[in-house]
Amino acid sequence: MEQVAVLGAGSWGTALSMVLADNGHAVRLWGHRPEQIKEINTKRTNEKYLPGIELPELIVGYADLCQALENVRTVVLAVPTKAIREVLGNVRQCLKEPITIVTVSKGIEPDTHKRISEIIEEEMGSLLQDVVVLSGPSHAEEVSLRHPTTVTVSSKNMKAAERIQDLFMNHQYFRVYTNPDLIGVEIGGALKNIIALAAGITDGLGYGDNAKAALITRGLAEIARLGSTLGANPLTFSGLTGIGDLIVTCTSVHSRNWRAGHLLGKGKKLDEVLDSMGMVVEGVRTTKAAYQLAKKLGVKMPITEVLYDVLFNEKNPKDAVDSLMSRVKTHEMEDLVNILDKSEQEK
Ligand SMILES: NC(=O)C1=CN([C@@H]2O[C@H](COP(=O)(O)OP(=O)(O)OC[C@H]3O[C@@H](n4cnc5c(N)ncnc54)[C@H](O)[C@@H]3O)[C@@H](O)[C@H]2O)C=CC1
Ligand SMILES: O=C(CO)COP(=O)(O)O
Repeated sequence: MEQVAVLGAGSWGTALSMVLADNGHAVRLWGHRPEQIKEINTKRTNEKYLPGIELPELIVGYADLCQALENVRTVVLAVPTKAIREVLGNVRQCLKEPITIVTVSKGIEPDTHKRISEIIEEEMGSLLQDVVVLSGPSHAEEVSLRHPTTVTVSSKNMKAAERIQDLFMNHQYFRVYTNPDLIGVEIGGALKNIIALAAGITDGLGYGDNAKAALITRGLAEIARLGSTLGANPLTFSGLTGIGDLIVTCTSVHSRNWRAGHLLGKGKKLDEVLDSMGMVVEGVRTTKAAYQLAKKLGVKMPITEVLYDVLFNEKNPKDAVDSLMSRVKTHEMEDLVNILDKSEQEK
């Protein structure tokens, strides 16, 4: 059994700590709010993020980052993407030996357009052994209830990915697959949040399942278009970290991105929405990053483009849907034909 540090005591860090503890690992759960760590250690709860859930004894809360990292070789990073560089800057100060980082956050950095594994490599340098991405359709609320869940791990070093697969695999409720397509796994997990915001908006506007099915399907097409341009294997988008995560995030009431979109569709302003959530809504920053990246690479992403206008240019959500519907006619399989043509040419 291993000593594992989990950095970030929000919903996902806490739920994944429970999986590790159920697998017999000793977990040091670090959080930057001392009162929350006190609650974890004294009441065995993390009421704000996972109400009503009792935490296993093998989870110990740490308010001191260096103490949490002492003699640990595997670190799960579960903070919002916005906080990753700051947290890793502090992690570096605590380490003497390289560590393996398992990243479970979903996003792309605006302006640099970096995936999380790239940010981690940049920040950690020689203090990084391996970086492994864990992603897939997995709401913390359901994992903490030990409901059946499947995820995928990926890394440049598949031996490291397999070690992390074994660390998290729980044959009762948490099934972990591997996939060597690191770019596809990260891009699918990040971009689905954009489409989930849009799905929340159409629900908020009172549109029904037809609109949502359209968003999921055409959303997947634009995710695959950007992803394959960045070097992902298009097949990854038909897996857990592609369509799987897209379905769960666009249809679940647990999704923060869907809930934020729903409030926008009901007419609330973005600032009010984000203030009322109390948890991270990754899709907002990722929309900015994907919008910039699509423009730079000349990739068509119509849903991302109108969502960008809703979020950052005060476009009315109803007008955004109208502008998607009134686009010029096109061939549904245009993307697939282009992707297949490209892979034929590469042979
Ligand atoms: N909640 C979920 O079901 C899932 C979340 N994720 C991803 O996991 C990541 C974390 O999400 P959640 O746990 O849901 O967010 P959350 O909002 O529930 O918790 C975030 C935690 O990070 C902490 N934090 C924020 N800024 C920090 C900083 N500068 N230094 C240290 N800690 C800081 C907060 O205090 C909070 O404890 C996100 O990228 C999300 O997309 C991925 C899969 C499932
Ligand atoms: O990534 C997730 C589920 O797989 C969580 O999505 P939300 O951040 O929208 O809650």
